[in-house]
Amino acid sequence: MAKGFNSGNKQDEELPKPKLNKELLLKAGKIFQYIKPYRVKFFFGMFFLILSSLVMLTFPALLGAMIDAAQGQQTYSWLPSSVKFLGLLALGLLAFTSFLSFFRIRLFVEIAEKALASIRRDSFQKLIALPIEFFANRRVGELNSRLSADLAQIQDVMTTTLAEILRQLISLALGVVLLVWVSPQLALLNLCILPVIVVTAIFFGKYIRNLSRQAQDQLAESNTVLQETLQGISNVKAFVNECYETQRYGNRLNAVVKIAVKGATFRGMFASFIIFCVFGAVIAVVWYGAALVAEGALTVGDLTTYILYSMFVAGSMGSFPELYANIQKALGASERVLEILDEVPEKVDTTADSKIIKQPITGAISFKHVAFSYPTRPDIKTLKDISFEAHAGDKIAIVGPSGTGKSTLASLILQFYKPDAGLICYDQKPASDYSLSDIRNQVAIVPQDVLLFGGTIRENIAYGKLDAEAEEIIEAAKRANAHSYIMQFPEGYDTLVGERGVKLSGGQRQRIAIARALLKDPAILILDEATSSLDSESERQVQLALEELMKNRTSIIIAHRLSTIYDADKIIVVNEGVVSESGTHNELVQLENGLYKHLYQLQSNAKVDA
Ligand SMILES: Nc1ncnc2c1ncn2[C@@H]1O[C@H](COP(=O)(O)OP(=O)(O)OP(=O)(O)O)[C@@H](O)[C@H]1O
Repeated sequence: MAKGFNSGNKQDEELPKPKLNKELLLKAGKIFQYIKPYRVKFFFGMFFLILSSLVMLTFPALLGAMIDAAQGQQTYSWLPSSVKFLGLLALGLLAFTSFLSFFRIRLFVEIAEKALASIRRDSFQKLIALPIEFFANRRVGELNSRLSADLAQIQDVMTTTLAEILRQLISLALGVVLLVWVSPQLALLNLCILPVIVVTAIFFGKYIRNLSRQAQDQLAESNTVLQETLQGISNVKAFVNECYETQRYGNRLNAVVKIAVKGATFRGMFASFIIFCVFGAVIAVVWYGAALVAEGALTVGDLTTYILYSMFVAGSMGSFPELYANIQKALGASERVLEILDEVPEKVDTTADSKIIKQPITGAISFKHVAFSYPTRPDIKTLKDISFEAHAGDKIAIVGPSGTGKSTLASLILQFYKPDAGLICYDQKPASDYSLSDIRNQVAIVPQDVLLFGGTIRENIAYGKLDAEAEEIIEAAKRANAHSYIMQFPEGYDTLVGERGVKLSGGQRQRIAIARALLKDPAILILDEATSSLDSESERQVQLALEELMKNRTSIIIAHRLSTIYDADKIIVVNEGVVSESGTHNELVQLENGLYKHLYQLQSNAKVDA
C-alpha cells in the first residue's frame, strides 16, 4: 500500500524521498512508456532539436569570421571572406533554426499533451477501481493534486525540460570542444573552474531536491484545506468558522512559502555562485585574450568567437541547476503518480460490458456469523457475530443504537469490504461465487445523504441506467413522486443541479435517488434512512416513493424511525456488533427488557410529547 498519501501531519515523515538512483529512473521510465505511441514524432522533434542546436553553434564562428573579414583577414579558407556574404549566411541559418524550433516545440507539446492525457485517463480509471478502503485513508484534495499538480510537473519536463537539457548538453559539450579548437590557452584557463562548479552542484542539488519535494507536499496540503472548506461551505458558514478556515488555509500557505523561500535561497545561492564563476571566467578570458591579441597570437575575430562560445557554455551551465531541479521534481511527481498506477484494484469490471449481469440473483441474502473490523481500525471489532436471513422479496429492517454498525452492514452487502470471518450469501451462494460487478449491479442503495452529480436532473436519474430512454426516466420519476416537482422548474428535467445538488431539498434529492434506484431495478435494495427528519409532507412523499421502490424486491432498511418498519417481515436489532433480537414488530414489542421495545417506547413517548 502506498504510504505517500496519508493525511494528517505525519505526511512529511511518511512521504518517500526521491533519490536520483537507478531504481527511481527506471520507475520514472515507466511514465515515459506513455510517449511510445508517439515515438516517430518524438524522434523528429529530437532531430529538429539537435539540428537547431548544432546550427546555433555555427553563429559565433560566423560572427568572428565577419569581424576578421572586416579587417581584411580570412578566417576559414573554405568560406568567402565577404562581410555581406557572411552576414546573409548567418541570417539564413537563423531563419532555418527558427523554423526548426517551431516544429520542435509544436511536436513536443503535442506529444506531452497526448501522453499526459493517457496518464490522467489511466490514473483516473485505476483510482475509481480501487477498493473503498484506499479512499478511507486519503483526502480527495491530495488525490486531486496527484492528477493535477504532479502531472503538470511531469508535463513541464516532457514539453520543455527534456528538450532544454539536450540542447544545453549539446551546447556545453560542443561548446567546450570549440573553445579548445579556437584557443587552447584560453580554454585551459576556463576549464580550471569546472571542478569547483561540479562539486558545488552536487552539494546544493541534494538540498534543493528535498526542499522542492517538501514544498510540493505542502502545496498539496493547502489545496486539501481549500477543497474541504469549499465542499463544506455551508458548515463553515453555519458555524461562523470563516476566520478559523482562513487561518487554517493561511497556516498551510505560510508553510508553503517558508519552504519555497528556503528552496529559493539555496537555488538563488547556487545560481548566483555559478553565474559568478562563469562570468568571472569570461572577464579573465577577455583580459588574457586581449593580451594574446596584443601579442598577435590571436585575431580579434577569434577572440570574439571564443567569447561568444564561452557565453554559450556559461549559459548552458547556468541553466543546469533549474533544469536539474525540474527533473527532480518530476521524478518525485512520477513516483507518486506511479504509486496510484501500481495500486491493486478491486476485481471490478471496468469495461463497457460491466452492466451486463452474468449471474442473476433473485434476492435472497444471508449473513452467517459475519465479523468485521475496518482495515483502518483493525483493533475495533465493528461487527462481532452477525447472522440473519432474508428470503427473496422480504422487507428486512435493521435497527439499533447509533454507531453499532448498521451502515457497515450495507457496505458489506455491497461488497465494499470483505468480512474478516463468516459468510455473506446471495441466493444461498457465497459472495465469492459472484463477480463484484454482478453483485453491485443487482444491489441498489438509497443513502442517507444523497449526493447529486453536477449536471441535469435527467442525467442524475439516468445514473441508475445509463442507456435509459427519456420515457423510462420520466416513468421512474413519476413512480418516485419526483415528476411533479421536477416539472415545476422552468427547465424541467434539464434543470442543472449543483455539485452537491444545492438547489434541491433533502426530500427532493432523495426522490431523485429513488428514481435512480427504480431505473436500476435491483434484486436487493438497501435504504439507509435519513437521520434528519424531513417535514411531514416531504416525508410522506418520500415514504410513498419508497413503498413503490420496495415492491417486488428484497429490501434492507436501515431504520431510524420505527414507524416506517412496523410491517417489516423481520426486524433485526444490532447492538454492540451482534444481533441481539430478531422478529416481527409484534414479536419484539413483547420482549421484556428488549432493546427494540425500549427504542419503540422512547420514540412513542417522543411523539406524544411532540
Ligand atoms: N470507513 C470507516 N473506517 C473506520 N471506521 C468506521 C468507518 N465507517 C464507520 N466506522 C465506525 O464503525 C462503527 C459503525 O459505524 P456505522 O456507520 O456502521 O454505524 P451506524 O449504526 O450505521 O450508525 P448511525 O445509526 O449513526 O448511522 C462506528 O464506530 C464508526 O465510527
